[in-house]
Amino acid sequence: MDFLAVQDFYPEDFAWCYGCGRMNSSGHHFRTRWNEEETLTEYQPGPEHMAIPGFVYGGLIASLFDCHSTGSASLAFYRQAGHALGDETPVPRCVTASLKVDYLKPTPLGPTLRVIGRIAEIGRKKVVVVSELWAKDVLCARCEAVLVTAPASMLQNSSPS
Ligand SMILES: CCCCCCCCCC(=O)SCCNC(=O)CCNC(=O)[C@H](O)C(C)(C)COP(=O)(O)OP(=O)(O)OC[C@H]1O[C@@H](n2cnc3c(N)ncnc32)[C@H](O)[C@@H]1OP(=O)(O)O
Repeated sequence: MDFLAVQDFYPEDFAWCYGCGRMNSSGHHFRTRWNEEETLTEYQPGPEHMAIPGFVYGGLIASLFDCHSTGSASLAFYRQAGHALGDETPVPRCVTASLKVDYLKPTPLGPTLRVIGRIAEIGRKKVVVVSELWAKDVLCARCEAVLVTAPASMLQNSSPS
């Protein structure tokens, strides 16, 4: 791997997410990292991610924002606690409470998509992440997401087997 992503450090039992779980062979394997004070997820859609010929399916864009935002929240909690990826301390696990996506321009199918996030708010168990999705130099979508520390009920029976 050319960089460390937060999803590389989710415990194996929690790495099955369809969007970002490295254990899920059918999933997208989105990977999120710090880029100085912003977070970054890059993804290359394939032809199967089409909406209308030439354009990316909006559900994929929402999925990308979803996992980018949970990953960003985990990164934010971890950095706030004084940790960096690679430390032995497990990364915090967050789930999506709210995801609001604005589709601003048709997203061309072809370029690598770049999602750039800003930690707008960080509390005891809640993070608000505001993100933009860019295709080359076109701002195609924007998202505001509320992420909350994963509840105990979601941390039981976490392995698919
Ligand atoms: C373990 C996972 C690791 C892998 C990561 C991959 C994740 C990929 C992304 C996903 O798809 S996650 C799956 C979709 N999400 C869910 O299934 C979550 C279902 N909802 C819940 O379990 C609970 O509603 C939730 C944990 C989100 C909140 O319940 P809590 O009882 O912990 O919330 P609480 O009432 O204590 O509120 C905490 C804060 O969040 C805020 N909040 C809660 N729900 C909200 C909401 N819906 N919208 C906006 N804000 C919300 C709430 O206002 C409050 O803000 P403040 O701290 O500022 O007071």
